[in-house]
Amino acid sequence: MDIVVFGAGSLGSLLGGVLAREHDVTLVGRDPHVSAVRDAGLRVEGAFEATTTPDATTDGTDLSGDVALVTVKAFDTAEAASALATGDFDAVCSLQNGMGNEETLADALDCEILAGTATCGAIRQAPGVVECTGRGEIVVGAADGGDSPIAESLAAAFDAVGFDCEAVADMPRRLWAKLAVNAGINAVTALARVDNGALLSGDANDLARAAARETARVARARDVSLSNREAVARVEAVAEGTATNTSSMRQDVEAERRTEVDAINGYVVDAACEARRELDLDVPVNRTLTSLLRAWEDGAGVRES
Ligand SMILES: NC(=O)C1=CN([C@@H]2O[C@H](COP(=O)(O)OP(=O)(O)OC[C@H]3O[C@@H](n4cnc5c(N)ncnc54)[C@H](OP(=O)(O)O)[C@@H]3O)[C@@H](O)[C@H]2O)C=CC1
Ligand SMILES: CC(C)(CO)C(=O)C(=O)O
Repeated sequence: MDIVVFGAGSLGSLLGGVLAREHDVTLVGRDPHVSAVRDAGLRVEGAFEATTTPDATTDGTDLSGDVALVTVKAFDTAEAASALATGDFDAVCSLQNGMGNEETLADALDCEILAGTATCGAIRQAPGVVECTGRGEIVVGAADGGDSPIAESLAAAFDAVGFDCEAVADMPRRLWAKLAVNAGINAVTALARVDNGALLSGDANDLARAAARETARVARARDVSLSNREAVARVEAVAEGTATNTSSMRQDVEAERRTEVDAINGYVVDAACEARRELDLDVPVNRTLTSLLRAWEDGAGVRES
């Protein structure tokens, strides 16, 4: 397959580096990472081991391929979509966390929009080097649900290089289930500065479960079938499966970067407000986590108004 990975940070470099074992991959990223990949290839360490030589560029315009994977942070999706719109793809697939990315891509692009979720753990350690801290699972499918031959081909492309990837027909529900996982894990691990596994017990466990239950309630208010029990079970299964991971939001806070809180806990708060008039829906845990993260972003000077 001919694959563009737009956003060669932690996740994008892991996926692109491993996909380049078998496929034609172009990474879109920034220097000095892009120059390092061009000079010496991309080294993947940890749960995957590979050194590959994908193409790499800092210019994401006028590219083409079978599929473009979007792996920028949620607040960069609009810019990625504008750049991808100058190119030519059969499909563009968001593998980001948070909600709203697929709508942003669909507004800008003419091709098929796929959605995906990834529970891999990735940390870019140095220019040209990414560590995989957990292989996790990848799920892809049509963003609006239903069967998609190109999603099937993409899943096969991931499988061929060693990822555990499935194409599914119920992506909208899967995105809510992943939102519950991220609402439960990301903010709590970022604020408490703990690995994902710390959420399996104690106060952190109570918080993560409560954030996930609130997310499931909001999902049901939107006619998405996600029970509290499933949301909590998914949070705990991912926390256990990625116990030694530094979540992407904790990585952001530790590096003093803007977080994706608006697209995760903040999205749950906004969606609850929309549904609230009819259903008296309150989400105090997600509201508190969102406010704390936004206060931290303001204090660190990384939040854009
Ligand atoms: N890391 C992980 O383990 C996991 C991450 N995710 C999700 O995947 C997404 C990506 O996360 P992650 O990889 O950690 O994030 P990173 O910030 O490490 O990667 C995103 C990269 O995209 C680059 N970028 C953004 N806009 C452009 C542009 N216009 N042109 C070129 N490069 C651009 C950024 O550069 P710069 O920083 O200079 O702007 C950055 O290097 C997020 O939604 C995250 O929640 C999901 C599962 C696991
Ligand atoms: C699955 C999980 C929680 C893995 O750390 C993740 O998606 C993230 O870190 O953003």
